[in-house]
Amino acid sequence: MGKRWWRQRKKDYYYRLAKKEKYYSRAAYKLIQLNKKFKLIRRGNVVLDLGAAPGGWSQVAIKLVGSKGKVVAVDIKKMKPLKYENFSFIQGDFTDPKIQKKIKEITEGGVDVIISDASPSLSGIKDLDHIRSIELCKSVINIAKNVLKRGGNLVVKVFQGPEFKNLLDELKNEFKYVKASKPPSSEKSSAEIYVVAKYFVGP
Ligand SMILES: C[S@@+](CC[C@H](N)C(=O)[O-])C[C@H]1O[C@@H](n2cnc3c(N)ncnc32)[C@H](O)[C@@H]1O
Repeated sequence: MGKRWWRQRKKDYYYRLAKKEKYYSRAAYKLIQLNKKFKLIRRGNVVLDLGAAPGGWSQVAIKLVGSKGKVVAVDIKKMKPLKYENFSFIQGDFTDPKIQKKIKEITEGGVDVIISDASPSLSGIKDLDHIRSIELCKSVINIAKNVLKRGGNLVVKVFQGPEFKNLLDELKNEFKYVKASKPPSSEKSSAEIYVVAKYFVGP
């Protein structure tokens, strides 16, 4: 990121709020706002955070689930572990079947909510970033089919483009309620949008 990007970032309201409230990322407010609107995470839930680093969403999730819940975070990058007994971190690529096996083992008993803010490394080429983002979403859906409890919820980030409607249709086959939403803290200039899917019908 260039100097201009950093200058703008420092002026950004949510960036400064995240510093003040000790969140590891400004992205934390996206989950706070989505959860307020859609009531995705409840106390005692088991939450799986796919593409979790640096950890803002996991921080929000661990507060929401409380001491009786659990948060499992996965990222290719290293993440500063949260100091909670009910938090675990798997370092790895969640599209890799070996990592998916680990996820299944650690979430034995099932997951109530999957949250994914995963983003491919951006090329700046809109169509390419869109297709890579759709591939990540498909992987998230496959993991959901393996670990999500019946009635469970999911929220996933997508970079919009021509495949977006197909993705929504795929989710509509698996969940009773599907809605796309852009929280106020998501930058208007970004093609990102979040798809909220509630009440998993499978497995
Ligand atoms: C925008 S960041 C997530 C920010 C996070 N929600 C927060 O609040 O701090 C996207 C993350 O997705 C991760 N990611 C992308 N593809 C991944 C994959 N296949 N497996 C694991 N992590 C992945 C990246 O390494 C990156 O850390």
